[in-house]
Amino acid sequence: MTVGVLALQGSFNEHLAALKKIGVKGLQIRKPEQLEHVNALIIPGGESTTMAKLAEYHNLFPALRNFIKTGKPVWGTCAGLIFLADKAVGQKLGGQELVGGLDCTVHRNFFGSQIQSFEADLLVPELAATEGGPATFRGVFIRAPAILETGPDVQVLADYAVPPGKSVTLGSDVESQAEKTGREEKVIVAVKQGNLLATAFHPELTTDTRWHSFFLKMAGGDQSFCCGSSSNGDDDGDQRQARPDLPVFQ
Ligand SMILES: NC(=O)CC[C@H](N)C(=O)O
Repeated sequence: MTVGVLALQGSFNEHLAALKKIGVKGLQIRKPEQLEHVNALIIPGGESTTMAKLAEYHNLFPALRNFIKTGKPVWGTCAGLIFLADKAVGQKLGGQELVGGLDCTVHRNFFGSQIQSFEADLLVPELAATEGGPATFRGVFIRAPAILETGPDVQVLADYAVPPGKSVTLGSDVESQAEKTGREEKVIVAVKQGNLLATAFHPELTTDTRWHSFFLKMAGGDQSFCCGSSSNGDDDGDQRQARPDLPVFQ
């Protein structure tokens, strides 16, 4: 079992460290042909416009779409979720290319700017039922997106209360439903649709590896599939020293 991690930009090293921690081989993906060597793919968080420009430059979009079509599991975290969405709002002028496949509308910076980043405990019943452990997961939200609408085949795995002053009404910044009705509104922050998994937050920045092991199960693997340490995926095959585990939030 080898899990590819798109390594153009963003938190790919942190995902590789999380995979290593659970004994799974990770491979950095920068070129279309490298996708042929992996059983599953993680698209990390970062900055989706920049990542899209780099993906376009490396001609990765057709290969990424084909990879999804083969039915192999793909997990997008944060900017990776934006990549996987069929539709994104709140994009920079001119928009950006999306890989698509996930039947949802995502708001690119729903929770605000970098300084509005936050952490919160999320209720994760399906994750806890599959992976055990606590009923909550510490969500690290960094200039995070949120899912505003989903199609019928999308399973919601976690949601989160809309912060005051924000609206989930598409294209509207006026009074939110919550303000009108007094009822708490929620946005979706983790979903699964067939072979696609997406989270608006960053599990790779925590010590809790349950989302990684959940994703591995989607790929038909578990920790017994262990096959050594992460590879840097460089073409020259150079065997650099394994990176030490990166610091993560405790
Ligand atoms: N932490 C993240 O991946 C942030 C994603 C960011 N909102 C974007 O548009 O790319």
